[in-house]
Amino acid sequence: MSRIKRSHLITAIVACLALGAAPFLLVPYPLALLTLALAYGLFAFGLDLTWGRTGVVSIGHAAFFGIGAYGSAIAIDNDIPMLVGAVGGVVLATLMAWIIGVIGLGDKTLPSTMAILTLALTLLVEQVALSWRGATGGSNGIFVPGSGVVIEYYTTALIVIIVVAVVWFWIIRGRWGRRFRAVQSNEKRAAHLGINLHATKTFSFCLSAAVASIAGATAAPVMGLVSPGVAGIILSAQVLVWLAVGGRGSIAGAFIGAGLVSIGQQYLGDAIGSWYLLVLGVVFILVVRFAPAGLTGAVRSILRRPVTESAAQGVHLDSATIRLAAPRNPSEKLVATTAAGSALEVVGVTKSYGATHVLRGVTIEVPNGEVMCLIGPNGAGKTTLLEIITGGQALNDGQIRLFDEDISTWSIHARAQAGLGMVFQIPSIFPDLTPAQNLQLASAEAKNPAPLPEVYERFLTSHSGLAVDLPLADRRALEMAMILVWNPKVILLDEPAAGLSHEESMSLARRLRTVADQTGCTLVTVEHDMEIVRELAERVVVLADGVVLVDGTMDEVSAHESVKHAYLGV
Ligand SMILES: Nc1ncnc2c1ncn2[C@@H]1O[C@H](COP(=O)(O)OP(=O)(O)OP(=O)(O)O)[C@@H](O)[C@H]1O
Repeated sequence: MSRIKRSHLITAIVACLALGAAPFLLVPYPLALLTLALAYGLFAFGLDLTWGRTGVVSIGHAAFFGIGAYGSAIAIDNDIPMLVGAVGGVVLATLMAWIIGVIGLGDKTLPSTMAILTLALTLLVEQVALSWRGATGGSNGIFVPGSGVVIEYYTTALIVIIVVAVVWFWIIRGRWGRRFRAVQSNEKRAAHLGINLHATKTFSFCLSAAVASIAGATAAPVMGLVSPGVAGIILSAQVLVWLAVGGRGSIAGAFIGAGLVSIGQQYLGDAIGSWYLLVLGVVFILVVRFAPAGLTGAVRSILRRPVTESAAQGVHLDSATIRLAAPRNPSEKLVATTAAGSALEVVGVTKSYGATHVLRGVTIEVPNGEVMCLIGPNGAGKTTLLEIITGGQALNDGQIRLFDEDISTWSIHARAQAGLGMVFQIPSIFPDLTPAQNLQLASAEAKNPAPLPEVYERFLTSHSGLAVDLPLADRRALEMAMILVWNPKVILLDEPAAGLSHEESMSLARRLRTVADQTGCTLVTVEHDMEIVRELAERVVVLADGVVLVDGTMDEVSAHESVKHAYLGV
């Protein structure tokens, strides 16, 4: 059994023993507090599913908790089985989360939109709870006459948590878990591997709302009274503090944070009244300043656990199972990708930033299987053009065609799924994963994973150390390896030799040449180093001042008078 599994198993056994012994060791009041802390822990874990896993901050998450709590309370108040009310609350909360996610998590939506929408939701639900007196009891709330037997509430809370945990482990061991991990680590790379950011974040937000409402439904009988505050802004702020204190991205962090702070604030509230909110605020500021990864993150870094144990953060990334095609005979070319015709066409593309006209009617056709270099002086618009091709920037006019299909309005992930790979000037990898895990994520998202060229095979067995700690040349090589196993038809490279020594650059150029020869992939490379261009390019396009100046072989281009003047500085 690996160390990661052993340590998780030991933690789980210790937690189960402690929780199993609690009813025998505690008198009813502390046991009720512990039950409430477990429900709050589940609530914080729900928030973690969106904030900790895909980076979506919800500042009104108590709305979902409140909907679950009111679901249970209204059902009991009307002699309907509590389970029916709880399920109704969970369905309603999930539906609302889906609507908010669809509106607020679009690729072109600002991150602040989600903050505003979730804030509005918590205010709205609290207001509805206040005003709809017939159902909610208004400001008095609803008294929830449960059995009064604390041990029953405690057992129910434990069973609910175990069921949620089992479902969660089942989800994260599959493709959604991998996608959450990819988005959490590097959104840009995730999108360029064809992962739909909107769908992934919306799914995590819906899961998060469902778990928060389950927590609310579980907490209702323990709280005894469900009033508008359970859906309000104060509880929404508190759960953010619990999770920040406990640490995001781990189940333990959510429960420890919620347990410590909620039980602490209960005793503190008895002692100093509502001043406890001030103490909570100070704790939050101190944690954000001195332990941004929360208590669990701090403990992990003190213990200095090997990165292979902590890097996956519970997501099943078993690099031993990297999906690769069988090694290809080096002399064999992919017939499918070397068919005649255009791989990529840029047709009359214009782009302006305000009064700055960056691209002014650029037209370039790249035949299938060609290696083309795009050169030009600084500020010519080369990077902008690559971003427009991949969907990172919108064009003002013109068209981008990939294998005869107009992709001008497609999102980044749709273009990636159509076969467009991108290598960035600053390597875009999953920094907090090992190199082998980087490859695992890339190959898992591939429609047809490709064999990895021999020069990159060392990464397959690179299980220790994080990708972020690799030297620049290795990070570039790793990014290229990820792109190659993912198997695009067209690869765009933005200054792939930037920051490399002369020898590293020349070796990179030879490697790219081999890759092009072996895979039949179309390569479009922005490059400044003329030696690399000469080694690599079958064709050179010179861009200057937003227009194509010359288009031809390296010899034709370097003989051109305007190129000598505009670019070679002659
Ligand atoms: N987001 C932006 N907002 C405003 N202007 C921009 C933006 N991005 C690029 N530009 C401008 O567009 C022009 C072209 O930039 P771009 O990075 O595409 O040039 P480049 O040919 O890649 O240059 P280099 O070789 O230096 O990387 C520059 O004048 C730049 O300042």
